[in-house]
Amino acid sequence: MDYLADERKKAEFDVDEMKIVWAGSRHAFEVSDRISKLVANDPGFRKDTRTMLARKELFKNTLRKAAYAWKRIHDLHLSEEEASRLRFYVDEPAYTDLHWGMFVPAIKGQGTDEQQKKWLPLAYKMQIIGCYAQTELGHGSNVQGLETTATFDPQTDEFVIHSPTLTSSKWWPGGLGKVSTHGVVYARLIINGEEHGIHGFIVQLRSLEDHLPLPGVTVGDIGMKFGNGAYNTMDNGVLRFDHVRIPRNQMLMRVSQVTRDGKYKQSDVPRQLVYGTMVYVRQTIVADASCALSRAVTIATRYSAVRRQFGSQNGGPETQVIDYKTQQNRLFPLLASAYAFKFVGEWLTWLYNDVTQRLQASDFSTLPEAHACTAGLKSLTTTATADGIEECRKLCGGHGYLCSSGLPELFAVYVPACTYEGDNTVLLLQVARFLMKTVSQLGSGKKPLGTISYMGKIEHLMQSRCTVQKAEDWLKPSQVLEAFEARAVKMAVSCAKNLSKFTNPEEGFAELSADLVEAAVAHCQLIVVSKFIDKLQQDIPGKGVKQQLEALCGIYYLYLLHKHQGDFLATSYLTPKQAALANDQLRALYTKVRPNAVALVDSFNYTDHFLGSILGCYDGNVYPKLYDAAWKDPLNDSVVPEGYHEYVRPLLKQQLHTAKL
Ligand SMILES: CCCCCCCC/C=C\CCCCCCC/C=C/C(=O)SCCNC(=O)CCNC(=O)[C@H](O)C(C)(C)COP(=O)(O)OP(=O)(O)OC[C@H]1O[C@@H](n2cnc3c(N)ncnc32)[C@H](O)[C@@H]1OP(=O)(O)O
Ligand SMILES: Cc1cc2nc3c(=O)[nH]c(=O)nc-3n(C[C@H](O)[C@H](O)[C@H](O)COP(=O)(O)OP(=O)(O)OC[C@H]3O[C@@H](n4cnc5c(N)ncnc54)[C@H](O)[C@@H]3O)c2cc1C
Repeated sequence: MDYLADERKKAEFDVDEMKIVWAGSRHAFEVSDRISKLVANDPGFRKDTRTMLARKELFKNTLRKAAYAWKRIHDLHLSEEEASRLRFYVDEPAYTDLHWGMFVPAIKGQGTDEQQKKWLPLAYKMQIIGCYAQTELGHGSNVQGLETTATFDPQTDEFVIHSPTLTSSKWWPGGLGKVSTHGVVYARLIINGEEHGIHGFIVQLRSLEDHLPLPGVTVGDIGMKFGNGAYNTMDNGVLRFDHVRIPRNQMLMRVSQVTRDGKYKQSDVPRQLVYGTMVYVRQTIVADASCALSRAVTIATRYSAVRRQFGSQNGGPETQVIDYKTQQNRLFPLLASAYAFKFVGEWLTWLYNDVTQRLQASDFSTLPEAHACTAGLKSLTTTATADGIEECRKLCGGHGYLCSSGLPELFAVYVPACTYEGDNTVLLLQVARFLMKTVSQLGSGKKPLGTISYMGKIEHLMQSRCTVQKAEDWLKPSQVLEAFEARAVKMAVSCAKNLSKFTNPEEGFAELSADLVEAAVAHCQLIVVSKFIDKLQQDIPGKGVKQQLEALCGIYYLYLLHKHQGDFLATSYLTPKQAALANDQLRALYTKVRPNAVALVDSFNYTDHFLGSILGCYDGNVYPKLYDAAWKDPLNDSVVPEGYHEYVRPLLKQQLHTAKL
């Protein structure tokens, strides 16, 4: 029986068409749909006991699943796209994420043609397994501060890789702890006693015969991490080198080279390309944020439609909690954010491919913008997604705290995204640097392009005032864009003015960093809003689909406007009356979206297997499933628990004795 059938009947749009918009294309939808069902129907990919397994058992099971996934990919002759979808739907962090997601891209992006020819075929066949070994015990954010050394030995034409201090131990790389045979290791290059900064080196870590660490290599897992199951399926590792020798041609030499006679040569490409793998992964993390958030929102929306509390009249049913405005005000902005992040993720993938093509043609002009966008959007989307998953847990009341809701594990898996691939605050400071540079160049005749083109309208934006007179005026895209542009430009200019009061700019930057981070957030929010609005300019087929997306877009920007009202009012672009009208419009949009809420999350097309949540299951049959699941918990295997005779019974006896006294 479908307990959400009435909700589904209320939908005012074509759900099948929305599924295609969400997937990105009909082809992408068909691949995703087919592969997600293939995984869901295969008992080899079951994950329902994951949060109950001890670490060793959990990890072994992950190794089994990764090997099984590889076998299925081969047996079914899956394409690269299908294989990547399969890994996604298997939904278990594993060493393979780092192998495919960072080791291979690092060699592709930073290796010469010759190096790619040698190493990529081995990696593609998984005859070697690699990780990305950059972070150390003492330094993660400050990449220039890494201490591992790679000293060129001209006698033997080798680099000597060494960990000179405890803090130079590599610490965190995923897949390193127990599995990787190789790593792209980042180290400080030294030639003839002279330092040349951080470079990547391909280093073999374990024997391909017996998997033992090679001489001079000390390697292991760094231990249990936050949450049950969750990211503990990953072997994040520690690694030390004791004068390990590798051939000279294992330095990744696309950006700079070391010749046989020990000369250091820099190519004409910017040296920041050494950081290129991080830019690539940040872009994939943005593309992924909408998946994690939409998953939590699916659970919270379906459950909110099933759950009833209070409000029964004349013995009738109680109110569905989704009908409370407070619930809508917490849930619908997250639903809207999931769609917003999907579209900005699509755009960022386009930007990344564009900058990659330009780099190949030696056009480096858009690299700073690509860095700022990937860093800023990674920070914005992961912070909002991690907070959003936790909010969804609270939206599900007490039952959200059960592992069977799927939300605790989803949060525990997702929350490190705020830290890995760059701490979110550190990344926003990079965006702020980019903004301050842009403001300082405004008078120089250099026209700001792309996502900072609005800075070119600075004079207009500094003067202009909002013209909204009634709530519906907030539905005009041009009005909304101007509001977000005026806020972003005014916050950036205010920071720049304050910075100019300092004689030492670095000191000023440090002192004003909290304000700079807020200016960076305003800039990034403008990007997300403008890409959502751009999406709505496209031809979107399907009955009612565009109208629903317009409503969601409105909820996204009006919620931001309400939340950051202080910014908008402080920059004098808006009056308090206009801010109040924005809030009226926001409430009206909640009412418009309400009958479509369940259908809007159905449009994500997630299987029950992928959701892994009793509260979010498609049929909404929550209570019997919760009740049955409780009895399946291993603690209920016996009526009297293990330990009763040892620890509880003596206590009870003792209490009797004390009572007598
Ligand atoms: C139950 C299951 C649920 C499933 C849920 C699914 C969730 C999974 C999600 C997604 C899947 C993805 C899997 C990911 C796996 C994660 C693995 C993690 C890996 C890592 O963390 S690897 C290590 C990453 N480390 C970092 O990111 C370090 C951060 N630090 C830096 O990037 C830099 O050091 C810095 C940028 C902070 C500063 O560098 P530096 O001091 O050298 O630079 P500055 O002096 O500030 O700047 C110099 C100059 O360079 C420009 N610059 C800096 N960086 C870049 C860059 N990357 N590209 C281009 N340009 C760059 C900077 O702007 C300056 O320019 P100007 O001189 O000002 O012009
Ligand atoms: C689950 C997980 C997986 C990971 N996988 C990998 C991997 O595969 N390979 C790899 O190499 N690394 C990996 N990492 C490491 C990760 O990239 C780093 O932890 C991350 O870059 C943050 O660096 P940090 O730990 O040095 O934090 P720190 O920089 O020490 O941050 C601590 C605090 O200081 C603040 N801070 C730091 N610098 C500044 C500044 N300049 N201004 C203001 N505030 C500042 C930060 O905001 C933060 O609040 C992983 C980490 C995690 C958690």
